[in-house]
Amino acid sequence: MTTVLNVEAVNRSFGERQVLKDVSFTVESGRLTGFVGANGAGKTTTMRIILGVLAADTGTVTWCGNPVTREDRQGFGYMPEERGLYPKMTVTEQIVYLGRLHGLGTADAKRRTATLLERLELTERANDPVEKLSLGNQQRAQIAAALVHDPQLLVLDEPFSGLDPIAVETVLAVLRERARTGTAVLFSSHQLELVERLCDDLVIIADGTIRAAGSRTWLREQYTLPRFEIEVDTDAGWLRDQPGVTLIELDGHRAVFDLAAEADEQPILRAALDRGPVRTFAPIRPSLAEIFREVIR
Ligand SMILES: Nc1ncnc2c1ncn2[C@@H]1O[C@H](COP(=O)(O)OP(=O)(O)OP(=O)(O)O)[C@@H](O)[C@H]1O
Repeated sequence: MTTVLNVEAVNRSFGERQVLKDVSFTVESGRLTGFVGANGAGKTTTMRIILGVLAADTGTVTWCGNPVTREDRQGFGYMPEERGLYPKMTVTEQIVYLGRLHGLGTADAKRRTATLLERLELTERANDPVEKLSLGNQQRAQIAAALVHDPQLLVLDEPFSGLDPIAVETVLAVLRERARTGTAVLFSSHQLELVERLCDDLVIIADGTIRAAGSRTWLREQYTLPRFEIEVDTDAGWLRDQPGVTLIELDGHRAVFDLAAEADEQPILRAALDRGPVRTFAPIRPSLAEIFREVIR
């Protein structure tokens, strides 16, 4: 795992409005990095700056330690928010053409296109004009277009939006395969459950400011609430009187409670055992959605 992309102190305004404020984060090779934020948070603007489609007012983007060059960008794959395939071209023609723009020879581009279409389950549509494809299939074609030249960095703006659940699984698998072979993948998504399943690393942005960034495991540890679930054979109402306990939910035998930072959970477990059998006693790990809500508050 090596840091390949480094976004450092990037600022960008449109007119009077500053939409990126000191945005800094890194993307590692061989890892899937989810870029998460509400509508208008600044994800697309950041991605455009990484790809050089838009300039930063101040700040830098480096690739392997040096400012990103045109040649580096030839080796990047980008799926923009506005899905710009040529409607009249067939799927194969379009992807081969884009592969050639990224420096592939025709035969190589054709071979790679056929393999990718097969992998993305689009072979049956290979000779159809793009405009004849369903939106979900156009989306798969866009993903193929971003992948055809085997990019070292893949930047995908909402790659899962508009895909049915089966297509989501196919695309997830393809992205995982790419990461396994060393590609650095940065993708934005609103679908937090998907991000949670897919990502190794996360970058959370709100109002143009990075609120949290790091590995999914690290973030979960950082934001683990001192929250526990308990299930006993008798009524769990006694928990109310335990020092440091705030009851969140009480449903007869089952309860969810928060523990004050200085309190220890073991005395609570002992108190429970004194009253009878304990069926469950475990910390509750926050979901990404919960972390997200807490971080952007
Ligand atoms: N070309 C532009 N001119 C003026 N304002 C812009 C321009 N591009 C983006 N913005 C504004 O910058 C802010 C950030 O937009 P951006 O598209 O980066 O957000 P986003 O996180 O990608 O949101 P979404 O998930 O809705 O795509 C928004 O308020 C948007 O209106």
